[in-house]
Amino acid sequence: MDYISTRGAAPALDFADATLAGLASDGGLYVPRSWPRFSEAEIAAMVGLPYAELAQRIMQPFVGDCLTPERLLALTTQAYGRFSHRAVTPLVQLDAQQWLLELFHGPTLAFKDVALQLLGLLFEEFLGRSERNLTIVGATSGDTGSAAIDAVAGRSKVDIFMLHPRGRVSDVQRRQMTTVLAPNVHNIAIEGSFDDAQAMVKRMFNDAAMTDRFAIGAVNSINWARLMAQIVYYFAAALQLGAPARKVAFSVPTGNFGDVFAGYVAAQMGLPIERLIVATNVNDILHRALSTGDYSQSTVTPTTAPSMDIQVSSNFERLLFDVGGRDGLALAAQMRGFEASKAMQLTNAQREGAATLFTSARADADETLKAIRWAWVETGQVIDPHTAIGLHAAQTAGLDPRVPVVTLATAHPAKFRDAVEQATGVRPSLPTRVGDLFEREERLVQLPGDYAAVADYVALHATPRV
Ligand SMILES: Cc1ncc(COP(=O)(O)O)c(C=O)c1O
Ligand SMILES: N[C@@H](CCOP(=O)(O)O)C(=O)O
Repeated sequence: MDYISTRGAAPALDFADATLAGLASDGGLYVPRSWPRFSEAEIAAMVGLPYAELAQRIMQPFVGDCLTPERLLALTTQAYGRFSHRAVTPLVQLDAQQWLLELFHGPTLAFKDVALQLLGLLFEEFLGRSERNLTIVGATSGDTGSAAIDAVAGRSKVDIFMLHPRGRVSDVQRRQMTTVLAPNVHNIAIEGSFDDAQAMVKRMFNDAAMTDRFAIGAVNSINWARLMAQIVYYFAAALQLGAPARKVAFSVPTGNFGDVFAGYVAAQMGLPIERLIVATNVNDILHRALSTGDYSQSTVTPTTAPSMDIQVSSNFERLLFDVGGRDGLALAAQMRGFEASKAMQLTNAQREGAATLFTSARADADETLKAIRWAWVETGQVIDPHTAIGLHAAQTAGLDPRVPVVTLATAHPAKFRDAVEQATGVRPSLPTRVGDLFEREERLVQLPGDYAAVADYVALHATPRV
């Protein structure tokens, strides 16, 4: 399998090089040249597999000969061995139609661990084959940061620089990052929003002064390997609910469009998915784009679901590429227009292509609190605000009542204790694996929301490329 850029002008790479490259050199995102597809019989044969084996089976076509099946299985076994639930991503039934897919049983209590525990091992595997090292530069609205740091802290050939918007992540999220004191971990709080941080990261990939000196790498979902690992849990959930004989719908709390794009890929691979519901908070650029075709950026409003306070959604580009006819040069022009004017109109092909599988919905602050309260009062489940936005969308999507709807429970409620307490009166306690978080020492630097300041800091502290 080789990987091509959504903007059509970067060299095609194999899986290992695409994983280490992160973003393509033309500013685009890597996607597989074609979607591998499983037959109905092949999907039926996956029923009942342990998670690590299922993961190997789903990911092998993307990995190609960069890893043997035995080696990939060894890595998935190691990655998912750190999860605190035997099922890795267990399903919980809420009522006759609604289910939760709990994705927060990894070391940092959010769905990011599912991909990042594996990505840390993939970096080590591929870097170990040469003298190369990697300078990871990432942006986080709270969860990617801690999951990535946990995955690479202390690894010898990797430095990580993680930018988060100062004051816009929860206390638990911040401390999960800043209390990791390994020498290769650098936390940077910047003035501004997640979008500002993400724009700086992308700019660094295209800054020759930086890329000449440092091998810049990505842990955000611009890195294809992140999305690849997230495809697996769509299969895991649907197989338990009757796939391939029965269709399943998913409601996905969405910000950077990575998680829900993984669901789209699962559908391209043959998984029978009825609908993918894109659930946003009031930072609703994706809801507007999918419902009206207007993809225009507005200022970010802080909410109780801070990880989804995003208005420029990286992976939407992958969808536009795929449903718009895979014309990289045309998409590059469209994206340049968006970058210049902060607005673009989807083409008819893009709108119609997206509408075949995607529905969207938005939840405001009240609707989010109500969904948390509903889950608690009606089902006894304590859910976090991001999950609640997905649940609100699932309950209001008007789907056929015979189709099971799975809401992705993307974070543990203890990460957002204030909002959960406000809705339910219950203050979730921190799981024991992070229990002493508030006693640990923090280390971070604060920088202005200024690219030059961040680039200077990275240049001063990173290890030059070998
Ligand atoms: C808890 C949580 N839910 C949902 C999302 C949105 O996921 P995505 O950015 O893949 O759309 C994020 C951040 O990405 C998150 O941290
Ligand atoms: N919600 C994310 C934002 C970054 O998204 P990513 O999936 O592209 O890494 C976060 O928690 O940091």
